[in-house]
Amino acid sequence: MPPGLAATSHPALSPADAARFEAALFGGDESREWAAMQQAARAIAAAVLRDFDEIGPLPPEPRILVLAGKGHNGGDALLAAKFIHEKHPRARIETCLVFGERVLRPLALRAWRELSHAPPCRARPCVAPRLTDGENSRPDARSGPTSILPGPPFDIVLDGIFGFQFRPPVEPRIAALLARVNASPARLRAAVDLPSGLGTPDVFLADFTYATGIVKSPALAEENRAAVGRLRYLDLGFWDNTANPSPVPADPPAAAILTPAVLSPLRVLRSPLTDKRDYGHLFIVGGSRGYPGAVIMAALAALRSGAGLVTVFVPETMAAACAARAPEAMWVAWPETPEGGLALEGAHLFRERADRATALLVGPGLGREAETLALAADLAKLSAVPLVLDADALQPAIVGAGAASRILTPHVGEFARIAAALPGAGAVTVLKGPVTRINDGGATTHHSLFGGPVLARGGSGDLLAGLIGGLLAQEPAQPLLAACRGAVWHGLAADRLARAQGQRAVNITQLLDHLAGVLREDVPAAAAGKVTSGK
Ligand SMILES: NC(=O)C1=CN([C@@H]2O[C@H](COP(=O)(O)OP(=O)(O)OC[C@H]3O[C@@H](n4cnc5c(N)ncnc54)[C@H](O)[C@@H]3O)[C@@H](O)[C@H]2O)[C@@H](O)CC1
Ligand SMILES: Nc1ncnc2c1ncn2[C@@H]1O[C@H](COP(=O)(O)OP(=O)(O)O)[C@@H](O)[C@H]1O
Repeated sequence: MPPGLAATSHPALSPADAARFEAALFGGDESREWAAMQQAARAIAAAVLRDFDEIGPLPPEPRILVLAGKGHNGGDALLAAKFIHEKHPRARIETCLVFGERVLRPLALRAWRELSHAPPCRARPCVAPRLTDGENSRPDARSGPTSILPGPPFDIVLDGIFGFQFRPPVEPRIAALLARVNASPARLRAAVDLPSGLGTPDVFLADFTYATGIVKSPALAEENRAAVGRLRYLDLGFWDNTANPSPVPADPPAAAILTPAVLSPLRVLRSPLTDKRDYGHLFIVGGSRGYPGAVIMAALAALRSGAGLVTVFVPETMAAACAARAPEAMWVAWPETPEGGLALEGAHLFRERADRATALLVGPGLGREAETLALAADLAKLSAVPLVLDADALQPAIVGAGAASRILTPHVGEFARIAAALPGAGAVTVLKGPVTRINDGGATTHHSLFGGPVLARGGSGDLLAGLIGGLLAQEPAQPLLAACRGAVWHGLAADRLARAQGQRAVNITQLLDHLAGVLREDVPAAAAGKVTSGK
């Protein structure tokens, strides 16, 4: 693993390893645990309010439901509600202490007192409603607008019933409550650490899950995706304090979570003595009459990546329009097939210039004509510089061609197409989806949790490919790092776009205008005050 990645991606742990880790970290010291609970709760409150921006502003008197169990998960949720209340003093907070107040563990009780006594907080408790006959069955999740409590829909529901110490099953009374909450209208459903009841049918259905301190591996499992919603990792500094104990196995983790710090080297001042040739030269090959836009989007993203030079080879009838759209790139007009794809006869245009490239991206909008795909395979075979293969270039005969190192950027459908050819490709694979998984054949898969459904539109993959290509051109020897940085940068820019514009009424190229902002905002430091072992 490149050193830049080891420090900026944090292991995901099984619940048992996470419990051991936290026990060693806090050493049973309640004051340290309380400090960590406060830190986690502040981070949750800030993250929930930030994510709510994707919907719009909170109303003046937001209605918030907190579901709290007996333990730390409940304490985190109660304190998070208190911190939300500090920002929104007119919030109406309804608290459901699902097991009642008497059984709250010491820190959860302390959190409940802080919330309920916070002036002028209107937190009022309720216990999980008693079941009446016939309610013991599980209603279909989100099947109808049954409200758990009377009144208008909740703006925020915070689920803190069970955390990573949860052992199934969910008792029927809580299952019925969860089913009712799932079926009640709410604008943003937030699970603290893990959705309550995860792994059972009686699970809280979250829009966002906020993993505090450590991402627990069940949150990453494919089968839990619908309940987890969007997973946010709240880095509380557990991993960046060298004084912390390391009770976790020394082996490389199977899953690591990328943090925004992976972008830190992109924020440094550049040497005043440099010129454009010091920042890499990306060649892009793509475009067809059928898909003229994709290659333009890839080029636009590459131009924002910091690359010194970008040259794009496109079908000749497209070149002038492309140059008008992005004059910063050099557009080379390539002979076309009758159908408007890149023809084999243009290969000399590439060969004549090949020694100037530091990386090559092939695929966006390429189309799937046999001649064009044969050309793409030739280019992959010829290339002396690292490749990014995207979109239509993700074909078995292309991904394994040649010896240059390579990054493949498939979505699930493309992955299925090339899966059989992968073992021989020796590639970094960027498997795109709601969570993007990056692996270079090594033991660790890096996960980018950034981005969201604002990306679920044509063109977002083309932007990612251009960004990764531009980063690779600047550091050709580090394909894994380029892939991880590209995915994180793209995802963080998407999150900024969604917060600024919402998820719907956007063009995906607006993401480009948020790339600079990502690099210019503070790295969300492992937040206010680090949790230390005190050793
Ligand atoms: N404005 C443009 O010019 C755009 C051009 N595009 C180009 O369109 C061409 C075709 O790309 P497509 O990805 O649409 O190819 P396909 O739609 O042919 O996808 C290949 C396979 O993957 C499945 N699939 C598609 N999207 C998926 C997803 N997000 N997750 C899981 N499975 C998925 C499909 O059902 C199909 O089986 C490429 O050249 C691409 O660059 C797209 O990037 C969209 C925007
Ligand atoms: N629901 C989602 N949540 C997060 N990211 C998403 C979601 N849907 C799509 N994406 C991201 O958007 C990009 C889509 O790429 P791709 O499927 O190749 O689209 P296209 O080829 O149309 O540009 C990927 O980076 C993927 O991870």
